[in-house]
Amino acid sequence: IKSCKKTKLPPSPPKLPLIGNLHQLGPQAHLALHALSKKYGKFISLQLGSVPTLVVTSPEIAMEIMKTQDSIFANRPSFDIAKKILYGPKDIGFSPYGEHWRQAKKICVLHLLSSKKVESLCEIREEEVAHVVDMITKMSSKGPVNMSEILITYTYDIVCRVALGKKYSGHGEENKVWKLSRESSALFGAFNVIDFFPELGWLNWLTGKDARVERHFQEWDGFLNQVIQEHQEGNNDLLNTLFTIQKDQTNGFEIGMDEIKGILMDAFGGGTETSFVVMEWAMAELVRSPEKMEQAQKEIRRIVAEQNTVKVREEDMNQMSYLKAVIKEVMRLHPPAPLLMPRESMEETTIQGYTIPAKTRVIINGWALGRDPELWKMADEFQPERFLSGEVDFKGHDFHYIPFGSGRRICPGIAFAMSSIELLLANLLYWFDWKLPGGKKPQELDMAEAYGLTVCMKNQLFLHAKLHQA
Ligand code: HEM
Repeated sequence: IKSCKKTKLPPSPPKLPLIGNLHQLGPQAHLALHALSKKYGKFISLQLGSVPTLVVTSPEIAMEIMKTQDSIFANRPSFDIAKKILYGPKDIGFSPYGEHWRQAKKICVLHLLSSKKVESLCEIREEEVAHVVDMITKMSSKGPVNMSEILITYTYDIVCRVALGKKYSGHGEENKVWKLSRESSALFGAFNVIDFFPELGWLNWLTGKDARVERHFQEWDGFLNQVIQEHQEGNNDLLNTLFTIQKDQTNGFEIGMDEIKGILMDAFGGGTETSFVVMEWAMAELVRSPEKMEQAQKEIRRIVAEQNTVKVREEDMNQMSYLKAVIKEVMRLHPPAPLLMPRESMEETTIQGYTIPAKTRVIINGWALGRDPELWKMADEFQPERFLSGEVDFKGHDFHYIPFGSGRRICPGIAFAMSSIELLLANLLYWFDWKLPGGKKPQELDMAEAYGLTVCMKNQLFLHAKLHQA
């Protein structure tokens, strides 16, 4: 008797010979994939060069991949650039599922990202927030303030202090770590022929891409070597913890220099642009909706006044439910990583009757989930109120809202990110009143998205800040 198991893949748009569906992606892949899903369904299969790929825009299938069959889809695809820049890769995010990934993630969670550790970093956050408030106060008398530059510098300063024990910043463009990270993002975001056509890898040599990647790797490595050399032993930072673990032979995890550098790179790659993006879009959305801005400000100013202080304290954050709803709504409309990070199946499996071969890449379109009118009322509108009830959270259990992913590969940095985002936004809204420069009306703000793995605003955000008189 013939088996009636379907062996075909989910529906697919028409393909071209050799390149398959690659030409249908474009520079803003989340938008292109959303358009394809609208036409062909919420679970589709694409052929990207030689790579079989699934695209998921349905909460049920996302749950199947990140929960029910999480152990099968816990791998990451191998990317040429990750191999070259991330020491193998020896980081966490791009590492294949296995012992190195497990141990490295455990170390990071325990020594950098646990709630207790994050709480203990409160002083660093407060100092950096005070520095930002001070800077804006000074700059605002001279004209509109470049908020994008201030916010990105803030995230890098915090991560550098926590990871390396000191800031490596000049402001904006002069910020060394930011400069390096920007080139990394550009290289990670660019189309790399070898990932889709392994037999055409020589093209990277011919076009000079290999040389550009090698140069960039040498720059990062040189910087990390310098940082490691300058590092003061005994500091309470991630680098010190990693050295201590390296010396301690008892935990069974051999951690060499490559592992240490890989983990540091993840702190920069995972912990900076993502948080920056949330704060940038939050300020933009609030300036566009003055009544919502006012509501957030009223809540913060009331809570601070009740405490009889003139300081937004971290311990008061839990009462700021409207601000928390604003941040959640911002991540629904502008998930910093719109396509999360890709997964890969480790063995053949079945989903909804379709057979999914081993080594199939899976892209979950978090951006499209957040904008789906079947899942959200007034899906394209900024309505923080929808999150006020607290029913929907981003911890990876509500599969229509997964800005941090879910399952074994979920982002370990949620508490770290939230604490620095909340404290800074609360202070910006407490200390200043905001509007667009040049008499522009709120609705005139250009909300276009830049291209990239993390999606910030296309144009930097300039705002007028006026110190609030209580
Ligand atoms: C708003 C801020 C952030 C967002 C939206 C975000 C988002 C994400 C997403 C979508 C993933 C992939 C999850 C999956 O595959 O299911 C991820 C993974 C990761 N993130 Fe974050 N992230 C943020 C902040 C941070 C911070 C602050 C750190 C560390 C300092 C961090 C470190 C990582 C690491 C190491 C991974 C890889 C986890 C793994 O592969 O097991 N992230 N993040």
